[in-house]
Amino acid sequence: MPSIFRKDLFQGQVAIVTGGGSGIGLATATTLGELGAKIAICGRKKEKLDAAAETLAKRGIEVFADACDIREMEQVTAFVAAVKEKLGTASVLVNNAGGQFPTTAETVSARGWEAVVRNNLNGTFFMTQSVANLHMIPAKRGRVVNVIANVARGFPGMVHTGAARAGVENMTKTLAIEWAQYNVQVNAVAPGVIRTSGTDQYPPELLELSRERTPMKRLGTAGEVAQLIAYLASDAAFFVTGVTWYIDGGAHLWGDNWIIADAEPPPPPAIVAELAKE
Ligand SMILES: CCCCCCCCCCC/C=C/C(=O)SCCNC(=O)CCNC(=O)[C@H](O)C(C)(C)COP(=O)(O)OP(=O)(O)OC[C@H]1O[C@@H](n2cnc3c(N)ncnc32)[C@H](O)[C@@H]1OP(=O)(O)O
Ligand SMILES: NC(=O)C1=CN([C@@H]2O[C@H](COP(=O)(O)OP(=O)(O)OC[C@H]3O[C@@H](n4cnc5c(N)ncnc54)[C@H](OP(=O)(O)O)[C@@H]3O)[C@@H](O)[C@H]2O)C=CC1
Repeated sequence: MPSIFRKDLFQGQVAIVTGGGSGIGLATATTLGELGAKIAICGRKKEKLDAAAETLAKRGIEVFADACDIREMEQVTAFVAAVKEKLGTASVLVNNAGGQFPTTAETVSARGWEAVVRNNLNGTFFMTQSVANLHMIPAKRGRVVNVIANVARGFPGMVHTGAARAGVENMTKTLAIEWAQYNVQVNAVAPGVIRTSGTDQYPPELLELSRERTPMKRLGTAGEVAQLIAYLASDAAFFVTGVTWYIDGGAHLWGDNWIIADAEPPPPPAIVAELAKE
């Protein structure tokens, strides 16, 4: 996707993009890198990262890629220190790594719940705290962009990620306040349904249902999300902090992915029936 931004917008800066080996993360790494930033990417799978690093390097981007499971604090600390050693002090962190699976609330196992909350909430906090302490707070400069999801009206069908992402949204506000004194701005983007290697793992009929329930009647692209992230990471957004930006073709306002079957309403409790008589 051609960029609307000045070519040297991030010249001399270092940007960390978690989950930068694929999808929205790779599109963001490409966008920031083509705008001049040195890029650090991480993910769980080394082969995926190596392929992404090669793609970025072919575009002339200086890149450091290493395996790191964001759920494991020790791995996070080691990765964040390695970024400083290889590329220098990071001024941009994009917390993009994450994932979940469709499930009903009554059937999700304890391990399934934990896996998703650790991935999306704990991992995001571990990475943010570590980057802030080693890179941004000492330098008194930082932009954090958290990738969450469209959780504005709950997330039926994915209760675990809805809860975790709402946690990140609240964390975004808290850190925006606590770290304003260090010149660290913290914002979030909430994508609707975006066509990526991630959503390719979802049943196509669910994606089609989401498309139909999106006012703009299409799925988004990773490049579109990357442009919004680039704006929030840039100086143009210097006075913006603690805010969640939806990029979803209007889906947080209208249309439900969860079909509630037509059924007789349950009988009201006696007190409600009594009050209705008055
Ligand atoms: C029904 C209506 C739903 C509405 C749908 C709306 C339309 C789609 C909207 C999509 C919006 C968002 C899209 C994206 O975010 S795509 C990009 C991200 N990519 C992914 O989500 C795919 C990657 N997923 C994962 O990596 C995993 O989900 C996970 C985070 C859980 C990985 O963790 P881990 O590797 O630790 O997992 P384990 O294999 O160790 O399992 C731990 C427990 O979790 C259970 N589990 C894991 N995956 C699934 C699954 N696909 N289905 C059911 N259960 C799963 C697993 O069984 C373990 O629990 P148990 O030991 O109890 O079995
Ligand atoms: N596509 C969409 O419609 C939407 C996506 N999102 C969110 O956007 C983000 C990017 O998703 P998308 O690009 O679509 O999908 P991808 O599956 O392509 O991207 C997810 C990335 O996160 C990495 N990742 C996952 N778990 C971990 C972990 N524990 N530690 C380190 N890296 C991890 C994955 O790499 P690896 O497997 O190597 O670990 C992968 O590169 C995710 O947080 C996703 O949930 C939110 C709303 C909608």
